[in-house]
Amino acid sequence: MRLFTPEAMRAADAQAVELGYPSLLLMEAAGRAVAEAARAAWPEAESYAVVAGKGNNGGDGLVAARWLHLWGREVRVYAPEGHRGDAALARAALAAHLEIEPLEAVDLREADVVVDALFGTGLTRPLEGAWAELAERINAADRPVVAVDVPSGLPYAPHVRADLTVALAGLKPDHVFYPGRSACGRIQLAPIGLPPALLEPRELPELLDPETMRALLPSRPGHAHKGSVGRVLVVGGAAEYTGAPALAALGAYRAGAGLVTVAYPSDARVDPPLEAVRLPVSRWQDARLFEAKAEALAVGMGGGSGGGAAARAALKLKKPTVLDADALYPEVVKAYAAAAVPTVITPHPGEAARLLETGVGTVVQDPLGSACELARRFRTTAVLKGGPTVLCEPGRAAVNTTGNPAMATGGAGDVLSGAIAAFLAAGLAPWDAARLGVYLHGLAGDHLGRIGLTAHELAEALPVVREKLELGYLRPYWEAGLLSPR
Ligand SMILES: NC(=O)C1=CN([C@@H]2O[C@H](COP(=O)(O)OP(=O)(O)OC[C@H]3O[C@@H](n4cnc5c(N)ncnc54)[C@H](OP(=O)(O)O)[C@@H]3O)[C@@H](O)[C@H]2O)[C@@H](O)CC1
Ligand SMILES: Nc1ncnc2c1ncn2[C@@H]1O[C@H](COP(=O)(O)OP(=O)(O)O)[C@@H](O)[C@H]1O
Ligand SMILES: [K+]
Repeated sequence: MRLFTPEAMRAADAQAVELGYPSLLLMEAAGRAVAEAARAAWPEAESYAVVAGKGNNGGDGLVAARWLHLWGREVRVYAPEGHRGDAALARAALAAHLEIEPLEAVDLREADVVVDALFGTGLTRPLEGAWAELAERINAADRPVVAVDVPSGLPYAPHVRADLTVALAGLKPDHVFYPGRSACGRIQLAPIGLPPALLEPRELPELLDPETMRALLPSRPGHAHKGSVGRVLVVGGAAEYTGAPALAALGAYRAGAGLVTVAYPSDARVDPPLEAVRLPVSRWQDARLFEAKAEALAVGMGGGSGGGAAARAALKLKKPTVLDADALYPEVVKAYAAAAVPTVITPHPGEAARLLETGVGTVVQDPLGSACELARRFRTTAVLKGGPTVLCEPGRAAVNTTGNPAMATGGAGDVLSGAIAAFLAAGLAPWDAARLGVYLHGLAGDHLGRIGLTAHELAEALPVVREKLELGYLRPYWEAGLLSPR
């Protein structure tokens, strides 16, 4: 599954038409899918108000209105004059059944369900005047709302707040990023007949889904032993951050590492899990660090002001490395790139801003762009954490589809670094280790799902969700009908 920009969706449409697929069939499938989704979501609803705009989103609404009417529902349709192309045909087909009222006549008082078909992916600027008022009225009516493709007005304010959004053909940024996703309510993807080959353009970001992630899980053969399934060296810790390396170690073990060693300054009271090998060092150049048995490293968690020195020492091992927190300085990450050590960097927006020498606001405004700039500038696999986490390495990008705001809790990122390191140690390439780690970590958050969860619990939940993934019990949110966290 890919994340479509409006332009990419239009391009897919156009390609289908070029291949001979009549665009009117797409609109018919779209409108009918909306009507079916609404009927399934509110089976008791008898009366509908369809509020349609002047473009193809409105056209989809007009098709939906026709089907709801044919299924015996009472339907009032409000739309402006002047539809063109397919939307004009949809209008003519509907007009054979029903009177279409002007938008000035909108009355939502008698509607059991409102269909929002004002604007879709063709919106180019914030709603104003009468259009803004219409969106506000739909929200104020306090009726269940089904949005056609996207709630109208997004990504700007004002916008419609829907209970159900029927995403047409593919998922778009407003179905994935906030605040759009909160305004969507439940999201249901409707395949509307576009040829599947047009729905997987490799240049678009991948949306992480259970099927793809399941295929990445490292296998555990019967003759496995703790030295064969991936050993991780965690390098971090400082006087004021004693928990971070311990949480990374726990994340690594819970993601399946066979053996975890934790190297930390001997004057810091780091307390690794019982199962970890302890490696207190009086200076980072301690020879024992370079002899540690590990196939991958997690470096920088809780390193404080010594994080850079720790990372420079760890670089000498020349093993695939996750760089986090206090290792995330431009000179340090560049040194890893120069040494051609495979790396995954896991900044939160603050750390990403530091690396890119820009403001946090700039990073948050364009997470995908920022992650890709990190990947490009530092020749690395970049994991930009947040809601949602996005990933990029030169030539490809991905957006995570698991996780929730309850995960905004101290230490959650340390657990993630440990988990990614475990997958690197198990032999996965940085891109695969990063995607799988991020996906499972978010799944653990969703499994716990409640505000007040702790980083420790996140790590503990990893084996449970891994097993669910392995057994094929999971479906992506756009198929499972899950409500977005608001
Ligand atoms: N493969 C698919 O996904 C398929 C998608 N389909 C559907 O097509 C939808 C996209 O349709 P679309 O391109 O016609 O755009 P849509 O959102 O209806 O609005 C465009 C109109 O709004 C106007 N306008 C823009 N901003 C404005 C503003 N702030 N305030 C006021 N006006 C504004 C703009 O005119 P402008 O004023 O900018 O010249 C134009 O007139 C898509 O979401 C899906 O529902 C299916 O039918 C088939 C397959
Ligand atoms: N709103 C959210 N939605 C989804 N995931 C979130 C959200 N907030 C935080 N997270 C996740 O929680 C983790 C927080 O990591 P980080 O900021 O590094 O915390 P810490 O430094 O305390 O470990 C990241 O994996 C991030 O993706
Ligand atoms: K809409």
